[in-house]
Parts: sequence; C-alpha cells; structure tokens
Amino acid sequence: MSTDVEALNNPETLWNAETVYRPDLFKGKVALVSGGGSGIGRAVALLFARLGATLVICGRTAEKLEKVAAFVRGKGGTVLVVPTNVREPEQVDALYQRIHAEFGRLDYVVNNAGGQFPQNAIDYAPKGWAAVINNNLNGSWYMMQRAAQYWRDVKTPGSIVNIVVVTERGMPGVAHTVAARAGIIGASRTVAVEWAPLGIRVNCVAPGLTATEGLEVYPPEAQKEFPLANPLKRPGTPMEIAESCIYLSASSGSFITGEVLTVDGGGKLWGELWTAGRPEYYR
Ligand SMILES: CCC/C=C/C(=O)SCCNC(=O)CCNC(=O)[C@H](O)C(C)(C)COP(=O)([O-])OP(=O)([O-])OC[C@H]1O[C@@H](n2cnc3c(N)ncnc32)[C@H](O)[C@@H]1OP(=O)([O-])[O-]
Ligand SMILES: NC(=O)C1=CN([C@@H]2O[C@H](COP(=O)(O)OP(=O)(O)OC[C@H]3O[C@@H](n4cnc5c(N)ncnc54)[C@H](OP(=O)(O)O)[C@@H]3O)[C@@H](O)[C@H]2O)C=CC1
Repeated sequence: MSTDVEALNNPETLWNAETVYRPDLFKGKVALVSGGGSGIGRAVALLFARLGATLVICGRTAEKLEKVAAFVRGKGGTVLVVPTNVREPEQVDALYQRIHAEFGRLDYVVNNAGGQFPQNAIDYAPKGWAAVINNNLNGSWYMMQRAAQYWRDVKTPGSIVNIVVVTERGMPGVAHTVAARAGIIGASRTVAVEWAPLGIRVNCVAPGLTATEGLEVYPPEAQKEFPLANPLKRPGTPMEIAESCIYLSASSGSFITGEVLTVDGGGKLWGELWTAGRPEYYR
C-alpha cells in the first residue's frame, strides 16, 4: 500500500487538519475514547480535544497513551490517562469510577479499542476465536453497558459511538471479528431503544480500510491489494473516521440513534478485501 500511514497518523498533522467543526464545540464536556493511543482512536481523541473537550483515553499500553496525552497537554488540553484492558469488567468499572472522581461528568464515549488477526476461518484455534470475541464483543459491551449505568446513576444524557467493521458482505480472513462486530451492531440497535428513556444515544461507525499502523498485522500480499477495496481506490484516513464520530456525538447527531454510519469509500458496494490474501480460486 503506497499511502503514507505515518504522515496521516502524525499528531501534529491531525491537530492542524481541516475540520468542519467549530473549535469550542465541546467546551465543558468530557469525552472518553478507548484505544486512544494509536490509529483511529488517537485521531478521534485529538479531534475531541481540539474541539474543547476534556479527554479521557484508555488502552492496555500506558506509554502509547502518555504520548498522546503529552501532545494534547502541550496544546493546552486536559487529559486523563487510565490504562485499561476493556476485556476486564473490573478494570472497566474502575475506569468509570475514576472519570467520575476526576471530572464528575461524562458526555461522550467512543468505543474504539479492538483488533483481530487475519487467518482463514477454517484454521482458527478455539483460543484465537475466543480472544477476538472477548476483545471486540465482550470488551465493547462492558464499556457501553458501564457507560449507560453511569448516565443512569448520575441522571445525565450521553452518547456512545461503537467502532465496528463493515459486516454486510462479510470479510474473508477475519470472520471472528465480523461475528463480534455484528453482535455489537445488534446490541446497539437493541439498547438504542432500551436506553432512549435515559437520554442515551447509541450508534456505530463502520470504517472501511483505514490507513493506520494497525494494518501492519496484515500480510504484504493482502496489503498490496488494499487499494482495490473500494470505488475510491484508496484507504480512508483516520481523520475521516474521526469526523464521522464527531458527527454522531455532537448535536449534528441528536436525532440519530441505533444507526450504523458506514465510512468506507463505497466498499460495501464494490471492491474486494482479502485480509489474509486472495485465494487462488478467486484470482
Ligand atoms: C483490514 C480490514 C478491516 C480491519 C482492520 C483493522 O481492524 S486494523 C487494526 C487492527 N488492530 C489490531 O488488530 C490490533 C492487533 N491485534 C491484536 O492485538 C490481536 O489480534 C488480538 C486481538 C488477538 C490480541 O488478543 P490477545 O492478546 O489475547 O491474543 P494473543 O496474542 O494472546 O493470542 C491469543 C490466541 O489467538 C490466536 N492468535 C493470535 N494471533 C494469531 C495469528 N496471527 N494467527 C493465528 N492465530 C493467532 C492464537 O490461538 C493465540 O493463542 P496462542 O497460540 O498464542 O496460545
Ligand atoms: N484500520 C482499519 O482499516 C479498520 C479498523 N477498524 C477498527 O478500528 C479500531 C481501531 O483500529 P486501528 O486504529 O486501525 O488500529 P490500532 O491497532 O492502532 O488500534 C487498536 C487500539 O485498541 C487498543 N486495544 C486493543 N485491545 C484492547 C483491549 N483489550 N483493551 C484496551 N485497549 C485495547 C490498542 O491499544 P493497546 O494494544 O495498547 O491496548 C490500540 O490502541 C479497531 O477496533 C479496529 O478493529 C475497523 C475497520 C477498519
């Protein structure tokens, strides 16, 4: 893939990138972004911070989070780092308690932490299947349920955006993650109705192929074909995904709940994405 992943993910570039949103949009608000130490999560976190939000970022690796936090603080923003494994409900609970103790409020959650490995489904080991389901279905669920409990208890409204994948045509090589994300989409549609009386909106953003360092886990022969994944013949940028998360979180999304916003350059309609490489049969 020829796209310059490093440049597109550079914090300074992201901070200065053009945005349609006004600088004080989230003044006085608190936003939590999981997986905020890299890729899409970092771009979402930086945009929230740039638009005036107090930021909370979590993920498993403290160093990655601290780098993002140092950058935002350097720009005058307020950031709380809480290293958290979203697969552990006790850690998720502690995260929300910490946010309440520090800021006494929470307005937005972008549930972005996740990931998988590419492998033909027929070869998945039970442990591999379980790891991906645990990360992307259970982990995302703990995060969204705990957010709802928080807003119910403090009696304030809130918005959740779950980052998923495009599930409509499946995605060879990552059946485990498609299964997990389809589960989150189903749960989101369901709780969008259950939690509306609490003033909670729940939506999903389904990115197509997006240029982040996360793509390094895919084999080079798969990466070579990535530009054929959609009619625009290029990967999406982290900034494009970040702006769509802001769209759903801000008042621009106030009448949207239970929805999946697909941001994939039309890949749902045309294109092929062979994450573990294209099999001979489909050449
Ligand atoms: C491209 C389009 C769409 C999407 C793009 C993106 O999302 S890009 C952004 C994406 N970003 C990311 O994807 C982030 C990076 N991804 C990850 O962090 C991991 O994929 C994870 C979610 C499984 C980590 O969960 P963890 O720490 O619990 O995992 P662990 O390491 O302890 O392994 C547990 C078990 O899983 C199995 N197994 C694992 N790897 C492979 C493999 N390569 N091969 C085969 N099997 C594999 C194995 O059974 C292993 O057990 P073992 O044999 O060791 O006893
Ligand atoms: N890039 C793409 O083409 C696409 C990406 N996505 C999804 O978007 C999200 C972000 O991916 P992207 O930015 O590309 O890749 P990254 O690998 O950079 O991002 C994943 C982030 O999630 C964090 N994370 C993973 N597992 C956990 C966990 N158990 N607890 C807490 N944090 C965790 C990672 O940090 P750490 O390892 O330190 O915990 C990392 O910061 C993922 O859910 C991904 O599957 C969806 C469609 C396409």
